[in-house]
Amino acid sequence: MSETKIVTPEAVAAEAIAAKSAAPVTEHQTTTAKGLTTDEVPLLDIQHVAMNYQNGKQTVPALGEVNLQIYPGEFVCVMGPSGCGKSTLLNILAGFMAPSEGQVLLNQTPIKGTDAQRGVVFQNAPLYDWYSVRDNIAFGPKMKHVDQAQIKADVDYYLDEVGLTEFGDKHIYELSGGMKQRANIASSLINDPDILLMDEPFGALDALTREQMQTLVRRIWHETGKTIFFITHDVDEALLLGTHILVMSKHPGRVIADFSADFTTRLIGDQSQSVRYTPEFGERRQYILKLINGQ
Ligand SMILES: Nc1ncnc2c1ncn2[C@@H]1O[C@H](COP(=O)(O)OP(=O)(O)OP(=O)(O)O)[C@@H](O)[C@H]1O
Repeated sequence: MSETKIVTPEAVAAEAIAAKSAAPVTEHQTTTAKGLTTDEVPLLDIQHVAMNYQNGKQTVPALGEVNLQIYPGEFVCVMGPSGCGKSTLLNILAGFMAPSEGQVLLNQTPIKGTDAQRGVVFQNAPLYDWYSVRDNIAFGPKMKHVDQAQIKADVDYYLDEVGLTEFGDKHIYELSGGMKQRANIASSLINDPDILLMDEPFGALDALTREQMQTLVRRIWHETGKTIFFITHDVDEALLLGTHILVMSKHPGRVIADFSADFTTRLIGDQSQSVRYTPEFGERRQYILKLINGQ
């Protein structure tokens, strides 16, 4: 994963497609939210993970062998054809299901089920419609019997963090889709997870709201140094957010490319979003599209 390999996007795409089941193409350097490179121990260590679903008598191979290390502070964006096993991988990382083969270590300890160290954000926010935004965000800490005054202070903090201070007393059903996702992100962040696992979180939002949400998540990532694992079908979104982009093969999914990107750090504080229009961005975009569509 840490070996650097410089090649043209076209050559990489051709090579990766030709060798789908071979080792992934990698030019991965470990870069954190603060732009540091690190030799730290991985936060998540995915070792020989494969997943087969049992559908009656039929075995559905959803995930081929995946080996991957995710380091603290990385923003990992995962792309791949529909049905290649992205959500399956995320569900394994969340602890919702155990892999058929291999194991995942979180801070060097095997994952066994869910816990508050991993926050999950899905496309459809699992919020309680008839509770207020405040009560939804407070739900996790209340379950953990956190002190009332601390909960109030934390809810205020995270309402502000996601730009919902004015809407704290509204019911969830009174919110727009983008606001619901803001509340969803706040209710994950308040548990102070080590990693946020996000499964196409902005897939149902209109383009403008989506862009605002990308800016929000980038800022939160940069400010908090949280590690983020983010599934998307949108190449621009992956490039505009990720410090690392993973591309998976069609199912059973394997990682066929893993490379670093620095557009997201360049975008911090750049309102013009000018990196989008650089030749480098266009080349990366083409490279990923070729990898995905060429399968
Ligand atoms: N519970 C299940 N039982 C049987 N097969 C399943 C189950 N869940 C997923 N699959 C199959 O496993 C494969 C991977 O599914 P998964 O949802 O992980 O892919 P994905 O890459 O997230 O897809 P998409 O991009 O369309 O959301 C698919 O072939 C899917 O049909």
